[in-house]
Amino acid sequence: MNLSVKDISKRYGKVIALHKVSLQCAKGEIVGLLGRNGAGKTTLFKILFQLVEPDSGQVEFSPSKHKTLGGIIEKPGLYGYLNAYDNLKVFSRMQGLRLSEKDIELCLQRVGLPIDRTDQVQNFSMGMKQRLAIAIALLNQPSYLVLDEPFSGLDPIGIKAISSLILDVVAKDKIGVLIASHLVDQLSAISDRIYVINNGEIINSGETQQLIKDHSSYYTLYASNIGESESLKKYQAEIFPTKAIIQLKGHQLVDLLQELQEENIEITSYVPEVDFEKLFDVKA
Ligand SMILES: Nc1ncnc2c1ncn2[C@@H]1O[C@H](COP(=O)(O)OP(=O)(O)OP(=O)(O)O)[C@@H](O)[C@H]1O
Repeated sequence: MNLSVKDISKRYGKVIALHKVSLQCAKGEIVGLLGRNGAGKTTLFKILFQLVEPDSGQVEFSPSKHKTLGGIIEKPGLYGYLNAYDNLKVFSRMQGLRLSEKDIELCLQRVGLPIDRTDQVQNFSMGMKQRLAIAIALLNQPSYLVLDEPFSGLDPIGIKAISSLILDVVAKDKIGVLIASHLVDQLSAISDRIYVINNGEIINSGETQQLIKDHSSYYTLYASNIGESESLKKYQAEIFPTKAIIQLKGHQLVDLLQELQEENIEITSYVPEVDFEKLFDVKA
């Protein structure tokens, strides 16, 4: 089962917001849409929700099913003066759902919100607002969840918590999730695949780890004795006792790992550092 965006284009006057954008998201998959401000992410999401009409192209669900999409666009639209319980009640009624008190409590528990918190949601932290918005987006049991900048305004712990929640929802409900963000580290930590959008065009895409590898020129290598390495001296590297930051071309990594192994330097992890210019370079 797939959500398919096919050749979507949209102009606002002279501004080309989207140009022939195509992407796919399968059920059970997390797909990232990485783009800077103004790249066209929100316009695409508005088109998915039929809030904006594209000039050309189609959105297809296969096989098609009624009410198949849930999500958050721009920022969580909550009633700030109501508590979490009443927000869920109002939004479920709007969708024609009649949920019992127990059902609503389960919705709150599902996203990790306390059921005994009765104050207005305007007092909530950004992370709690995001959780509530995700609970609302899941009310109609969508096949796909669309999240626009779910990490914005969150601290690192909040980002981790929302990421775990999204992973948990995907694992349990086998829904597909499409996440737009400008944060490459956060998006790559959670997405199976990533599309890079720039000035309304998809300029790069691929399986996350491969995309990062292909667009990394620096690697951080960790080993308890890496500072003793002789072979590292041939490379352009900043060497510390337990880590080294090294400029490498893709194929050099395998050679270096081999050389380090021969020196009895046991690498505990290596982390590719994405080269943003390369990732956003259309000619790359
Ligand atoms: N209603 C509109 N009228 C005119 N131009 C618009 C409209 N909506 C968006 N645009 C323009 O279309 C382009 C894409 O905007 P969009 O909001 O989709 O990008 P975005 O990637 O979501 O960025 P951001 O994260 O800043 O919202 C931008 O140049 C924006 O100024």
